[in-house]
Amino acid sequence: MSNTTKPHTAELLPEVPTQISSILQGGYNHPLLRSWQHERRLHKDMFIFPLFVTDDPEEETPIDSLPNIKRFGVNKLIPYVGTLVKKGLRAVILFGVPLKEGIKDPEGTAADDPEGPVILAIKALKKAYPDLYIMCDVCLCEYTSHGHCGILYEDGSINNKLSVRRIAAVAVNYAKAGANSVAPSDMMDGRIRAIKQGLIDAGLAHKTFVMSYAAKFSGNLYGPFRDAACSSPGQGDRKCYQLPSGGKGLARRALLRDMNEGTDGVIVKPSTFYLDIVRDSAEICSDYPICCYHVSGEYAMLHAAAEKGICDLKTIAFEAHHGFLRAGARLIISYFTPEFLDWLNEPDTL
Ligand SMILES: NCc1[nH]cc(CCC(=O)O)c1CC(=O)O
Ligand SMILES: [Zn+2]
Ligand SMILES: [Zn+2]
Repeated sequence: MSNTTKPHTAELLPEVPTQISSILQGGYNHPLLRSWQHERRLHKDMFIFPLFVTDDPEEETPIDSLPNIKRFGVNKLIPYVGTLVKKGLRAVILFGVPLKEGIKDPEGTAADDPEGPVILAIKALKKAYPDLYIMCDVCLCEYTSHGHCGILYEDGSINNKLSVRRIAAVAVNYAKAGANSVAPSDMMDGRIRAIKQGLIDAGLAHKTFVMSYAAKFSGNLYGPFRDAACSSPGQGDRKCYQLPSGGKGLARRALLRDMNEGTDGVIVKPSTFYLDIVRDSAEICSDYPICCYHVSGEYAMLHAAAEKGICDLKTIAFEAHHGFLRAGARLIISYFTPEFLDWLNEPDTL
């Protein structure tokens, strides 16, 4: 008899003929309307620009696999960044690239060398551009002789306890030098807690933003970065600490882990192939700023495709970055930042 109590399907439908509700184009036939359809628009203050800083102050070297991106010594970095600050650049993330012979060791001592590229760059940038927000990638792989992101046991596996202690010390030293934010990219369990505690002990916790690379996947998209940073692991790979590409559940757990350890924001990396993870992070970390990292391989692929005539660079870059916002990102670490500082002044192509 349940049939009789159920309303007829027709009674549930709104009284609008389908021909009318199926007409959508009235809603996006004009560029202004198309912009109204964006929940979030790209804005200059969403962009964080990666900078590679070497220990030869006068260096300025293009990176073949990373179009338009150069490695800079600190003296060359300052005027270059100045041109971008004038165009509206708000934030950078620093990567140190020590090239001096014999400077790498098993503990990555060079990472927080007071005379090393990162600490010198933090101080010089702060002085030249006091309003520029300075983030530092915190990792050991650019500084260790074995090229891994932590300190190793003799059998080559990660010694978590020593790694975390060392990574926290580096983060605190960057903050002491004036970094506004530290972004640990090593993916070691426990490093966010250790960094937060280190910042508290140093009296810097109230003015340092901890931006964790919470969901960082291993894969094939970091090649050009490793050329730029000269940081390929000598032996083995990073699969024991970076997430496997199918690891959706692990990513969700890593996001929870880093929130529990006290992070202030989270990064998902890479972006294009991991938009479901960006979406998950927006739900799991709904009260935190979500950042996605459009990594070197993604950037290089778009350039390569545009060069082949497969797509238009500006259009595809907007399309990719709109995707990140749609998925839930609020911030984007992007090698396209200098281009967007120009493009966002131009009339909309929406
Ligand atoms: N831990 C170092 C680090 N931090 C950011 C990237 C990659 C960024 C990019 O490809 O643009 C890497 C490389 C890696 O993990 O091998
Ligand atoms: Zn690393
Ligand atoms: Zn490993």
